[in-house]
Amino acid sequence: MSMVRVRDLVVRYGSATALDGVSLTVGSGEMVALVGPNGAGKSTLVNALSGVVRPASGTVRVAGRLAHVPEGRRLFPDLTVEDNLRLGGWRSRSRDPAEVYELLPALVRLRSRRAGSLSGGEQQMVAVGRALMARPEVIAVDELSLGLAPMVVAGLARHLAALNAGRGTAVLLIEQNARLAFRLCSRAYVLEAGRVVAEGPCAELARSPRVADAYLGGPVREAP
Ligand SMILES: Nc1ncnc2c1ncn2[C@@H]1O[C@H](COP(=O)(O)OP(=O)(O)OP(=O)(O)O)[C@@H](O)[C@H]1O
Repeated sequence: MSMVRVRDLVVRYGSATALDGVSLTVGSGEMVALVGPNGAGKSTLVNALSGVVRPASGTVRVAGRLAHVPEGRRLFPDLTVEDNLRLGGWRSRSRDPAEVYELLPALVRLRSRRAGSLSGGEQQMVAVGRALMARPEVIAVDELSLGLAPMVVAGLARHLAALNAGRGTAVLLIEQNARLAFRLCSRAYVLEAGRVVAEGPCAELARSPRVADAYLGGPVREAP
């Protein structure tokens, strides 16, 4: 069953076409990557999923709750971690962060800290936690790795994978870092200038010379 189904989606900003006939699915419990360069239309697609932008044509269907971890995290810097989490639950009226602390135990010791005083990686974890407060069936994560050290990203990636495996939350990972995205996800879409130019299982995409050259820094050697 598809949790997200996008068909022939066209989104325009004035006379500029940001998405030009994009189709994509995320299955129940699946982890899917969306990669592409700056300006390809990745954020526009997520904004269409969460209803922030209106399609010119095509359809967007999301089964269940979708939570979005926005690029840049967008926390309230002067509020505590716990208050930031609670704000994530306002829609679903689930204001008790206990379950999020169970999923992301590292947040427990940060709960009284001002969000603005946290490191980038800690803030990203709060942003993921805040999205989880809505108890989503699908979580769209916009640029998980942006501005973070590889080790920090690896920790966050493990949390996402555990969330996906343990709870069956479907994940759409929007990433410029295709190496990370391909490692974490089973399937991926490559978006360029508003169109899907490649899609399929990550292992297959990584073998495509065009994708490897553009996104993986050259051909990927198979493990012996
Ligand atoms: N509000 C807007 N008004 C006009 N054009 C916009 C607007 N938002 C985005 N665009 C344009 O739409 C295209 C797609 O932008 P989008 O932000 O979706 O790309 P992206 O793949 O998320 O890029 P990045 O990786 O840099 O965040 C770009 O050409 C961008 O300049």
